[in-house]
Amino acid sequence: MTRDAKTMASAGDRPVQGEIPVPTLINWLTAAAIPLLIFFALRPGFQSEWFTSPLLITIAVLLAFNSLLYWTLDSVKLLRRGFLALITALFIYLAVQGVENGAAILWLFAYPPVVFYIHDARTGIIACAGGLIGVALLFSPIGDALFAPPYDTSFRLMMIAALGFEMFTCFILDQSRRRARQELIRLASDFEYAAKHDTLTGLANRREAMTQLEQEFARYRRNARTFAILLMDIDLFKSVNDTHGHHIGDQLIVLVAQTLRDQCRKIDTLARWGGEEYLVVLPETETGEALNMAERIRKEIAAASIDAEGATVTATISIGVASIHPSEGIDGLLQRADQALYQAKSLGRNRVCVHEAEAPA
Ligand SMILES: Nc1nc2c(ncn2[C@@H]2O[C@H](COP(=O)(O)OP(=O)(O)OP(=O)(O)O)[C@@H](O)[C@H]2O)c(=O)[nH]1
Repeated sequence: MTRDAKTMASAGDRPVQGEIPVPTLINWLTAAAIPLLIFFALRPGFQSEWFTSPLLITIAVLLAFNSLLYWTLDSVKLLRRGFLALITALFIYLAVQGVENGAAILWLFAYPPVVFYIHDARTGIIACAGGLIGVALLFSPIGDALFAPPYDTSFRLMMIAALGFEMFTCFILDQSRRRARQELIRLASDFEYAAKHDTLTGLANRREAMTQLEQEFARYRRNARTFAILLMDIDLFKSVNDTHGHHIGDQLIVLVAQTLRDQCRKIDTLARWGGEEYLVVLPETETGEALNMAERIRKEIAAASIDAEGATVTATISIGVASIHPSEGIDGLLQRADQALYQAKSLGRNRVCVHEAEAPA
């Protein structure tokens, strides 16, 4: 899956700053609905039917239970479904009541925005279409037979048209909100990627490498699993630039990055540390293993080449290896890897050197 596809796939789950999270909205609406339902359930003269009060109280209790269940099980899906079922039941009841007293049907207008916000567009369309069909039925000859609504035909048509118009508007606004949200998440992801990666090679940049190194060090402090680093530098790179041009130098930098990708494990952090310098962080790796890996990388790079307008350009690298020691921090580790790299350069380049930490006296 490409990075874009991953971004789009996870877009629905990622919170966007400033947006009200669905569980929060549901819990707010629940907190607002419960006292209202209890108020109308207890208000003398409000109930036109004997079962209105018990029904409103039951819905209030179930709404509270739904939120409690969310706090216990932490399932947003369950919270959404429970809330949708309860408010749909409530609005259907209010609509039916509204046929006779004329006021409660207005509550139906609160339904579409809530449904579109808390659910995906498909559920929103199905719920709204169901609601619209229900209202149309109430105002049809079937509704006449069951409830004898007092309204004339123009009022009924106006009500259905107004509700349909509102649902359609909510759908359009919801679509626009979802598209804007996805675009925002895509942009944020692009910025995040650019802030952490090197443009030329796609490897982690120095800042990201430091972050990964700090995380690895924190893990080491927790579980004492040794990690190692490889600090490497392309040999005599200046002469490649001078002889073949900067663009061939760039291709060589990319070639080394690709070789690192091919040779390292998924858990390793590969970074462009500077111009023609690279840092590899090897989690859970002892010095011996790190040396083997460094030697493999060195050989692969020495065997690789690029074509520069007919001429074959090859390169070698020097690698400094160091693994973490209990008495040091990240700076100490980097310093030792740098010293090992310096030694590899001094001994003639195209080689791997290790700096073993001195045991405390
Ligand atoms: N093409 C290209 N060159 C770069 C880039 N970043 C740094 N360089 C060049 O890399 C060269 C590094 O050269 P030096 O540090 O002198 O080292 P070297 O020639 O590799 O020699 P040793 O390290 O001693 O083996 C400089 O000429 C920089 O201009 C880059 O992104 N692209």
